[in-house]
Amino acid sequence: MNVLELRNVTRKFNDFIAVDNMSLSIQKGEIFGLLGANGAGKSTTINMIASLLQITEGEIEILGKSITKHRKFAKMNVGIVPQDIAIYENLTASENIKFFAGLYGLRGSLLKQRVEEALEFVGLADKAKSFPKSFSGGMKRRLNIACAIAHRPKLLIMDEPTVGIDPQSRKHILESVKKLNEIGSTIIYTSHYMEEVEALCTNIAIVDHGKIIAKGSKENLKSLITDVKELWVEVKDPLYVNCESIEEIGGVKRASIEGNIIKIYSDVEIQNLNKIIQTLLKAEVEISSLEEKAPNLETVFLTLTGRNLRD
Ligand SMILES: Nc1ncnc2c1ncn2[C@@H]1O[C@H](COP(=O)(O)OP(=O)(O)OP(=O)(O)O)[C@@H](O)[C@H]1O
Repeated sequence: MNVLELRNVTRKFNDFIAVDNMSLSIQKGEIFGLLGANGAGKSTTINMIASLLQITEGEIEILGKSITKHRKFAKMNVGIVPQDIAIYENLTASENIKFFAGLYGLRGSLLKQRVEEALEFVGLADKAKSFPKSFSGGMKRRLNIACAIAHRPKLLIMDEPTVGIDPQSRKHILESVKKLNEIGSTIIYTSHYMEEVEALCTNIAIVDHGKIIAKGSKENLKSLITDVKELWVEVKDPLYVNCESIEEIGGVKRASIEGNIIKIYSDVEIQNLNKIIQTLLKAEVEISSLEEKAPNLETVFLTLTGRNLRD
């Protein structure tokens, strides 16, 4: 049985369609990545799955049961780590977890035990009695995760859980996601960080304008774009680079600059390397190195949506 099933789900805000007739199945044991640019519809989708937002049309099932007909069952089996940290500053770490786990019906000694386990799990056991105001951003995130997992949901949704945190907390969170998955949680993970999705997720859906435009394993997705090659040109002084003039070269689909590197996406069939080099040299751009990259998820995303994830 699938842990999650979306059937033709649509969400409108007045006339605006944020999620457009989306269908999706997620099986037990997956870490499922939702990848999309700002405004693609990821949070709206996730919030409907977590029963925080009403569905306009269509149906969502958790473990085979409709979330609108079995509200309590859906709530008990889903945990969400929201994009914006949601914890109470005037409650201690342990009281915060107790409050959220209590909402799911946990009581007494079981509640106490689960609170301790959740604190231990996120590496905050020694901060049980501390108030979040003394916490770093990363520690608050970890507490937020503890609040979402104490009731042991079968499906855990994490909405960009590593945004704006220190590297140590980020590493801790990524390891926690893997560990939670190993001990039986199915996970939906959204992120702007392609490397995270590539490293963590078993399956990935690319969302654009409220629709899933591609889904599958990393390998499946990469095999979709056999017609594009990616060239990285490292230059000494990127100020002199004019991407528009590179885009005018035959076969070039897109050129952009990140730091000292010009990333050029181009038709595999067309030999244009000489022209690219000539164009740069003519503009007196000094080239430090050239490298053709194997297709990665970023290339897939860009090719399918025509935009960068962080546009
Ligand atoms: N309450 C709302 N009222 C009106 N429009 C909304 C509302 N919530 C979201 N939207 C719109 O729906 C679209 C999808 O938003 P959503 O937050 O789901 O995107 P997202 O993929 O999660 O983006 P981000 O990565 O920025 O969180 C956006 O255009 C957004 O402006």
